[in-house]
Amino acid sequence: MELSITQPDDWHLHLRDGKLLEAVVSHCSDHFGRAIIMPNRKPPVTKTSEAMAYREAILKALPESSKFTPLMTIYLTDTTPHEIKLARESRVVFAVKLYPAGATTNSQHGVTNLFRKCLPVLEEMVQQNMPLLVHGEVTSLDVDVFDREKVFIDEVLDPLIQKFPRLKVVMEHITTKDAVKFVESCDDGFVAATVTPQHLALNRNSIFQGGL
Ligand SMILES: NC(=O)N[C@@H](CC(=O)O)C(=O)O
Repeated sequence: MELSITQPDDWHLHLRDGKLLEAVVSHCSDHFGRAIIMPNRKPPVTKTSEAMAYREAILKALPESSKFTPLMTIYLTDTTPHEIKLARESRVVFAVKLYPAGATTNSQHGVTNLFRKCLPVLEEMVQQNMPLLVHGEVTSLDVDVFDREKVFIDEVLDPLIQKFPRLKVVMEHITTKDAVKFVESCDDGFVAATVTPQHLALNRNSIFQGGL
């Protein structure tokens, strides 16, 4: 099978900021037309106003002739429903990202309990047709590191979709058959996933490289 893409988009891009942003962004814009920009900067991009300022910094760092379009996201934390309205009105914020607290880089401001803390925001996201991008792993120490995605699906994602069947959800950088099966089992048009090569290439052996 051959797949031709006239110009690809990047659905999961970390640009960070400062010198790193300046060094990386032109490599992205050489290849991609648009990219979903991850908000886990330090400090995280939690507000629409911050996403707009971040977007300006990205545009400024681009080569002059570039037509690259950054599609901004905001980081779910103590986000209010009003912030979701602002995000929708801005026309530059396209999604909200859920990082379970402690799961990955700069996730310390992430969500500790989605169902206890975020229901009004999630309701507003359904109203505004604002997608939720999900870093899908639990962080409990009693869950095997290779089961984190599956347990997240069982304990968080499945109940979330039962509660909000019209919420658009994207599982980011999935790495398990369980995640693929889960996406396939959901209603068409509501739950999708991205796959990133680097998350697939790092396997059990990578953890032990260089010795224990
Ligand atoms: N291991 C990673 O890929 N980490 C990402 C966060 C993420 O997208 O999960 C990062 O920001 O460094």
